[in-house]
Amino acid sequence: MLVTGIEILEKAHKEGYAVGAFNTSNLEITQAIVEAAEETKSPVIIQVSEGGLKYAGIETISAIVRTMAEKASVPIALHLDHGTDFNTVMKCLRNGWTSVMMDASKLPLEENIKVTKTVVQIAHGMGVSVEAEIGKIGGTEDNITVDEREAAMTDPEEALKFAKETGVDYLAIAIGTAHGPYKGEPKLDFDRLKKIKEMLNIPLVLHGASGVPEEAIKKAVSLGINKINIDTDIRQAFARRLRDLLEKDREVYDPRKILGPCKDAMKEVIKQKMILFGAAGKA
Ligand SMILES: O=C(CO)COP(=O)(O)O
Ligand SMILES: O=C[C@H](O)COP(=O)(O)O
Ligand SMILES: [Zn+2]
Ligand SMILES: [Zn+2]
Repeated sequence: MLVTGIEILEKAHKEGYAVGAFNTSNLEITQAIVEAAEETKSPVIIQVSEGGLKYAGIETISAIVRTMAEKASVPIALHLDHGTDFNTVMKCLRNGWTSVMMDASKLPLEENIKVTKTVVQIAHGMGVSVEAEIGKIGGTEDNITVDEREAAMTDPEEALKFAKETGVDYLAIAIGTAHGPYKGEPKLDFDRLKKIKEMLNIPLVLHGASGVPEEAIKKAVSLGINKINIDTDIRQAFARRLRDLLEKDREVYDPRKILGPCKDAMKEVIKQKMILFGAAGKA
């Protein structure tokens, strides 16, 4: 069933587990996510980035995800990931999305508050939930120093002011993770996470969670992370299976015989994440 983001995350916040938010941009990734959720009885968030929207087309990807979500036996939210453009957020609302992220984290705090507050007012009027970001979650390829990474982390006082003034439903925080494949092992600032959760008491979001060791994920969930974003791990599972399959079978040419096994490889990774995050059996 298609539900709002807050319906899924309020329960996770109260019961102390995290729901996977997986990026899609086509049919097979969406199938992998929905099948994984049904097989593990997990609630799930299916999200599309601005790049994903450009690749698939908003009407097409909306129709694929909405149709599959409505038919599914588990709660599914359709979410815009890192909406940096106000008009894109509005387009998602018009296309029946049930959750949107307004990511104005690159702007100064007051401007981030202003635009997020406007999105919250409009989205809530339409029964849609909102995520925002405070602090800056970069990429592993950003090549920033330890000091710069530290400066980009979410300040708990600023996060509290932000949450109070915007009325945002769930908040993405920067505690040391980064988007893309890690070169070394990420170091998470758990004290910062604990403090933010105690002060805000709302669902919190961890971005850049691919490649983060299982123990660190478990600890982050125990300290109050309720939505965990995964994209890179799924992309890598897809590409690994595809390379392997084409190398082993030089004759295969039917896209279904190629993409079907790739979908299954993605599904396995997604199922493992759902179990690790504590979402399995919560649907
Ligand atoms: O945060 C993400 C999407 O918003 C995905 O992060 P990864 O690149 O670690 O999968
Ligand atoms: O946040 C980053 C997500 O992995 C989306 O990445 P993308 O912009 O390449 O679609
Ligand atoms: Zn961001
Ligand atoms: Zn992200």
